[in-house]
Amino acid sequence: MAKKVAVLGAGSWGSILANMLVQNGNDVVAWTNMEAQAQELNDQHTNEHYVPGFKYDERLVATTDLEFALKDVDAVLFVVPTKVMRLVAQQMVAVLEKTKQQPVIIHASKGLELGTHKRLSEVLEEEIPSQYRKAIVVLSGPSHAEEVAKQDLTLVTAASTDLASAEMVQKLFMNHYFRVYTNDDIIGVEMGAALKNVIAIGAGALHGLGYGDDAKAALITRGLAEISRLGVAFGAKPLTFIGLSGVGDLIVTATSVHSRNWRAGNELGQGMQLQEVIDTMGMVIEGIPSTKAAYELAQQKHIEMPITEAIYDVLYNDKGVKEVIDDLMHRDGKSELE
Ligand SMILES: NC(=O)C1=CN([C@@H]2O[C@H](COP(=O)(O)OP(=O)(O)OC[C@H]3O[C@@H](n4cnc5c(N)ncnc54)[C@H](OP(=O)(O)O)[C@@H]3O)[C@@H](O)[C@H]2O)C=CC1
Ligand SMILES: O=C(CO)COP(=O)(O)O
Repeated sequence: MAKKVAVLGAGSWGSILANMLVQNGNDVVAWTNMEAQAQELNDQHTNEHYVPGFKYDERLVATTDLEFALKDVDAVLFVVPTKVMRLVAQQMVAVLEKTKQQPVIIHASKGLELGTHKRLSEVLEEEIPSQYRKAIVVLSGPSHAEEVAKQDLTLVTAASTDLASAEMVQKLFMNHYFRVYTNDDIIGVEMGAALKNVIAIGAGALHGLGYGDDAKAALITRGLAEISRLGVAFGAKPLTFIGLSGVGDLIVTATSVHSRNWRAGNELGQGMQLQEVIDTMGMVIEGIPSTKAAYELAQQKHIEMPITEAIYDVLYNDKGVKEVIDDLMHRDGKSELE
């Protein structure tokens, strides 16, 4: 049955997911904080800054009016950057307090909140009182907006502690090119999603410096080992890290030119200054704040994360990429499965 869905955040991922939900037969309103962007989506059916050249379905409605977007919704999909997730949740709650709705809450963002180090479902759980929501479901996996826009084949995970809600989200998104699995390990899915961005910055940096495939495979493999270590320390299931939201997303983000995190790393490897990388990307690079959050969590829990520490030193301590690679290669020898 068709659902009414509000998509909060109309950047590259939010707008493409909104478009797909329309094409799946749902009634969808995309909410943005920019009037000009809403107008462009409604009038030209384009979103040139975020997905250049793409024509959106004419049935997709965009608005800056949150009350209008949330009217009678069955589900709300958050796709805003991590740093504004809490703020946008508060804005939504202010509306739901008046309308007394109780939608399913979905998020498709990937990060850990700076300062609190919280996963995004924890942020949403904290901000949205239970009377204004059903379950929280996380949609995550190897999925670049640019490829989903072209209806390339994409497989992701819908994670929730509530199986019925995960299955509702599975049905909502599935179609002939987008396949969704359910998973009850919300911790593992969110940790994998946030932490793969950190490793992707490293993979991009190796590429920028001219290293080859051996180095990239090594970084991905050892990166997965440390991501899993941290995730498991916070209650994730180890197997989740060899699933779509773990190694699947790590592979796509650490090898694809579509990835903003990979591209940021590549530019750093080529010698560009961090601020210039951020200023010229024009889209969110989640791995930068997530590196800080992951580094602090690892310190707190005494988890060994040498690659994350190295990337942290490049981003926050002004160390050179070559220097941290040299440090990593000169660590004491150890057993692979320690
Ligand atoms: N792009 C992709 O392929 C994928 C992205 N993701 C994840 O999805 C999340 C969003 O990424 P993506 O869409 O790529 O990011 P973009 O940078 O493309 O877009 C982010 C959007 O959020 C908007 N935004 C920022 N602050 C606010 C606010 N306070 N209120 C309302 N809207 C706001 C931005 O508007 P403004 O321009 O005004 O700042 C922009 O439209 C990230 O966590 C990312 O990791 C996950 C899978 C795939
Ligand atoms: O999460 C993504 C792919 O699954 C998108 O990665 P980037 O944010 O690095 O573009």
